[in-house]
Amino acid sequence: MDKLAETPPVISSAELVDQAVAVVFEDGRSLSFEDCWLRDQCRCTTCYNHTTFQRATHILDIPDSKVAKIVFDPSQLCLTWNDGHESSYAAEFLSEFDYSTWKEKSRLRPVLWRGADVAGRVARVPVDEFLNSVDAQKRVFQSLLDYGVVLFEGVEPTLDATEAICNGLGGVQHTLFGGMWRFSSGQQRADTAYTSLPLAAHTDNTYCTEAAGLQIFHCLQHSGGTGGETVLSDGFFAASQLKADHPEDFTFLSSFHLQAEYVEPGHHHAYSAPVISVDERTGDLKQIRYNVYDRSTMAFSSAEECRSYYRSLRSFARYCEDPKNQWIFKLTPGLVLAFDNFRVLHGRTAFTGERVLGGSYVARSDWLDRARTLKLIE
Ligand SMILES: C[N+](C)(C)CCCC[C@H](N)C(=O)O
Ligand SMILES: O=C(O)CCC(=O)C(=O)O
Repeated sequence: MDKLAETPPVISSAELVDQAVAVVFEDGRSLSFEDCWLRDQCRCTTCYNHTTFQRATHILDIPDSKVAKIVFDPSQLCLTWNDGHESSYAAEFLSEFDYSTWKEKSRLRPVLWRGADVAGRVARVPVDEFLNSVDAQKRVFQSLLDYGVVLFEGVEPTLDATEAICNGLGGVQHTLFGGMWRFSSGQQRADTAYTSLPLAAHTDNTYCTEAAGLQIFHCLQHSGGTGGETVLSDGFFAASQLKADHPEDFTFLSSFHLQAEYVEPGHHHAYSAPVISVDERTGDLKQIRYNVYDRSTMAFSSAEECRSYYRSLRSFARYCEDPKNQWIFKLTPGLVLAFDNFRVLHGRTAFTGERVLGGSYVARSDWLDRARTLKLIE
């Protein structure tokens, strides 16, 4: 989100208080900066590499120095250290590290949704605009940040045209399925996705240490048959409802490490993690890892843990499977779907005929990198 035009912070006083410098701004805010933090933030050319934006000093080499002299004016604070080193700090820089606001800046602000009403809210962006316009790119990434879903229109029904979108979203993420993939019901891999069977809403890669960040689907072809509709539901909405209605199930799914696996000749991926990940600091939902098909067989520490596993999963699944919470629509050649695989559950209805889906994954770090570069997030 673009920073609103703000009046630059103005320093009205600065004094040494024990091992910290207390800075008061004209707007009344009073911030205290410990000397160890201030020395670490020195941006002189000895302490900081302004070409690589990296610190130039090892943390073990930062002197355990004390502030010997303080000079300030409305726009900056200047310190002389007891080893003679000199550091200066812009008022705007210091003001950014007001913990009460700093801790809020990195939080994402998803807009929860349920069912098809989200269809009119997600961005639908012509692919040519996405590939050539910063404003269109901002609309795409804002839709992903808000709803976890975005659609691209006017895409040539080829894997190459789809790849251009994947690269624009942050780059093709390689997994055991390759980079760009094209799949149909030919059972090329040991997975139900490679059949014409229905798939209940799920997130991919629950068996990987890190799940794919985005998943991109382009229905390149569907001929001689019916069905194959895409099912999407907001896993964060489901988790929020579960927390409100069945807090004990939410607590179990956000603490119990459920093991998932992917098995085929030459591969055996396995990983354990909570179905619902929560940020301990803020309580914000971070990730949904949910795929009822890829669950490993587990032993349990007690009958209670075993029964909680089944009760809680079923409780969560009812929200995911509730038609009121699902957006069901048909992907057609030229329409490309991208969604947040850390949040949005996807599935499909059974189908007949020849249906070919192309697409890829995009790593979470890579798409958030794009969103941050567009200044949509900190
Ligand atoms: C997307 N593509 C067809 C390549 C792979 C699908 C793998 C699905 C797997 N059961 C999972 O949930 O991760
Ligand atoms: O075939 C589809 O529409 C979706 C397949 C799927 O869920 C997956 O590949 O994870």
